[in-house]
Amino acid sequence: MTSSQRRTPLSPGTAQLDLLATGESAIDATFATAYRIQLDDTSWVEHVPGWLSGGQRLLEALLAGAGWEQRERWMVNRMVVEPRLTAEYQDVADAPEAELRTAAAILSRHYGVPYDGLWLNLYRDHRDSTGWHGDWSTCRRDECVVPVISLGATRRFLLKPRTGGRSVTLTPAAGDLVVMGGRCQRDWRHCVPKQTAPAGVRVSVNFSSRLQATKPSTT
Ligand SMILES: O=C(O)CCC(=O)C(=O)O
Ligand SMILES: [Fe+2]
Repeated sequence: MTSSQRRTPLSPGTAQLDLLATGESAIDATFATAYRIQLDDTSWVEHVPGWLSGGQRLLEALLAGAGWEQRERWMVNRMVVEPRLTAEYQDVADAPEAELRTAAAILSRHYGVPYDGLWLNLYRDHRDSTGWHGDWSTCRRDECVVPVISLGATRRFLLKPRTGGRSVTLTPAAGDLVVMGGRCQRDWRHCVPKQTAPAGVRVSVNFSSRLQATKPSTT
């Protein structure tokens, strides 16, 4: 980590946890544990350990009830099967668990972005992954704020500059929130790499906003 990537706590450690009960889980609406890594002058990532506590029931409900699909995509000149499953809800009202709508509302208020959709990734084990990418389809603006909740197994979440260079490693555990902001989707890439160490199932909840997915008008 370079000096420009200091980890800065965002709230005093003495902040009271304001836990909002949502089903059997609870969300820290004060973001008391949040710290920010300034990736460069215009890009940042925040990690909020333990943002959602008691998420085991939510994980199990999503595994059983989300609309999981196996997607394929063109890579150069061949179709490849994505190494994970995905469930997408373009309208958060259709999301299967009320906790996800509560989370969207709390994130919208905190980051000032109306999160109205989400997609879920299911990493069945340590062999599943998401390759290096920027969230282009959901971020058409120069600056976007993209929150991701982790449920289940702890996996590594890496970021590296688009032009190359050293990567920054986060290890979000169950209930942790990772939020990418500023020009992160433009100037940085992120991934969840495969690993050799065995890992159980992980679900990530990625929030989207029609506002961020729309280019600002130039007139
Ligand atoms: O699973 C994660 O933590 C991130 C997934 C991701 O970056 C994506 O689906 O765009
Ligand atoms: Fe992404």
